[in-house]
Amino acid sequence: MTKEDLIEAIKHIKDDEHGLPLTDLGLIRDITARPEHVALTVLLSPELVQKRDWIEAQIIESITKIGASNVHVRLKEISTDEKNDIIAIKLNKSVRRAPALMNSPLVTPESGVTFIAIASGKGGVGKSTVTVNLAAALSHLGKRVGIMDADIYGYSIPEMMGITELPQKHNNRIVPVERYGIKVISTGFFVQGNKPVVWRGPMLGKMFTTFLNEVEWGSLDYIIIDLPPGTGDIALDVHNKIPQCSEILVTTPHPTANHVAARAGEMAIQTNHPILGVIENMSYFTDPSGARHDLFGRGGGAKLAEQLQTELLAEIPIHPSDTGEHTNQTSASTFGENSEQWHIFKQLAEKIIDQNG
Ligand SMILES: Nc1ncnc2c1ncn2[C@@H]1O[C@H](COP(=O)(O)OP(=O)(O)OP(=O)(O)O)[C@@H](O)[C@H]1O
Repeated sequence: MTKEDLIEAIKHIKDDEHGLPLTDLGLIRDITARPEHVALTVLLSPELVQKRDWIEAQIIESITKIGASNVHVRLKEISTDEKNDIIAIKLNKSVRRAPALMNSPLVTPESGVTFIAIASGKGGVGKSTVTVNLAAALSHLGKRVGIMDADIYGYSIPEMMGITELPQKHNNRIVPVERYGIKVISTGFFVQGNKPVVWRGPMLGKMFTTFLNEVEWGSLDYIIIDLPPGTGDIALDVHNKIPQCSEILVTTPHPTANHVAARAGEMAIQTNHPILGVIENMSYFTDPSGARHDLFGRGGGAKLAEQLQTELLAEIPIHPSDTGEHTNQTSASTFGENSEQWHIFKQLAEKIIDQNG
């Protein structure tokens, strides 16, 4: 049974307002089609919430009819605004923006800013490392770059870039902290002390809107967004609020470690966001004799790229931390300028500039 079979089977379940299948409107996502297990998520706006039992029963019945025995339906409530944004993106219509966002010149096409979100399925695979080094490489090649650290659970960008100060306010606007010419805003700046944060949906949405509307970014060519791992609300928020944002997925070489990364990629596809490609991090380790060791397996990046029908952009080797050059003193990069890793990031930045200017 394929994903297409499942979509076909539930096509008759329509949204009353549009008269179109929920599948066509982007309201069904995270579809898993395995012989032993079928799962999917339905996004329910308030009027669909009233029909939740009917929708769930219809989906289970229709999928069971085509031969699945174990069907799991996840129901996720969304607001009417979120639903409208998702549908607008899916149907390729201009997105109706919440009034607050109309103030943000940053997200208009005229701003000239290219947005790239860095996503991963799970934490610790090197998402922040990719964010910082890609930003540093773009900046090194003469681009004006900003970083939005939206990783609410592991905001590590300030620490990675050696930033200890907080942003100042000027004319009631937040001025990003600048390091090596890169403008940085991080959730970490808005948290007191080092306490773990319990964020609720509205707080998260507010924070991201603040990043877009209340920060004085000035003129920029690129904004790199460090997303929290997984496919949570912030990722959806970024997809909805910045429709032109493209995505890079970071994964490790372990071939089975990336199904959540694949889901993150699926979300980008379903919301019509271009995926620039996959970066496989911690791909291998080269020992002093030049021999390559695949410490964490092999092929995960290529497999994910194939799954998402995109390109494997780069394989970043493991950097030995005892060379003393891990923290670069002359640029924001966390890798030394003679390192293989920094060379790969510069090549990647050149490629991105070729495509986007
Ligand atoms: N190629 C690499 N070589 C050596 N160390 C690396 C490499 N990539 C990442 N690391 C290290 O691995 C750790 C995790 O990386 P990083 O913080 O970038 O991951 P992350 O996916 O952003 O995690 P989180 O979501 O928890 O913030 C860091 O200590 C980082 O310095």
